[in-house]
Amino acid sequence: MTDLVLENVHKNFGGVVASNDVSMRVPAGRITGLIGPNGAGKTTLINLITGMLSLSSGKVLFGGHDISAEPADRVARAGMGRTFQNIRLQKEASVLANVMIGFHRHETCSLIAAILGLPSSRREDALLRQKAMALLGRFGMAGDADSPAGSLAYGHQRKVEMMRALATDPDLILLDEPVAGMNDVEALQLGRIFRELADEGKAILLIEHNMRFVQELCDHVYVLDGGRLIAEGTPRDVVADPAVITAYLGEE
Ligand SMILES: Nc1ncnc2c1ncn2[C@@H]1O[C@H](COP(=O)(O)OP(=O)(O)OP(=O)(O)O)[C@@H](O)[C@H]1O
Repeated sequence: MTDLVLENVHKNFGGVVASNDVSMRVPAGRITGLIGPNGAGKTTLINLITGMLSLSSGKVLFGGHDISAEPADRVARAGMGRTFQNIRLQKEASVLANVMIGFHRHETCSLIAAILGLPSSRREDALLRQKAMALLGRFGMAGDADSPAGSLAYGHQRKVEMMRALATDPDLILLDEPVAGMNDVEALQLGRIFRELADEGKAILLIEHNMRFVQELCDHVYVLDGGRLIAEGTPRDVVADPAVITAYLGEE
């Protein structure tokens, strides 16, 4: 089982402490929520976990291995997929092509074979295409395979990002506001997919402002404020926690 463990993770940007001694556990097979008011340090924490930012101090352990000093590409190859708060798609390329970009990590044929159009490359391409179509089916988007990604509604573009992150079959998936801009029906459909993924053994870390979604879906929730963890527990426990209520009231 590939659990993610943070031990006293600390990050400062000059005088700003964006992550203050944060320890948490994101177990395989579970959906873990990370919430907190604007500027609480949620995205910074994801960037520290995925190697996009370097830690000031502390440790990130993934599957028991210390990945604190690994660069982002190696962390991704170790089995982490992520989506971004701001969608990052190849807007002119088709939905299918965007999802296939995600398979890059598992490609075995050489670039030369691909350029020359050798049979090994063509076979691999057909297999990846098949796998990408299976993902599109899972997300109810098979009919959009050939549409340019940029032509889709915002909620659908978010789904394409998720499929691309899942294409590598990661053990851990980090989702930065996955249901932002989606209606309740779409959010419910995604929630079901996230639960299936957790049941398959993946660890899921979900950053989300939609509290109803967090309450319905998460097994365990951590709450950040000012870079510091102020609460953790079941969704029901954290929303009733006075420190959490005060932090969110301060935001209004
Ligand atoms: N590269 C950076 N340089 C300096 N300060 C930064 C940098 N990145 C983040 N910060 C600061 O760190 C703090 C945490 O920011 P972060 O974006 O992680 O919060 P967040 O919880 O993701 O917020 P939001 O919900 O608005 O996305 C903020 O005070 C922010 O201004």
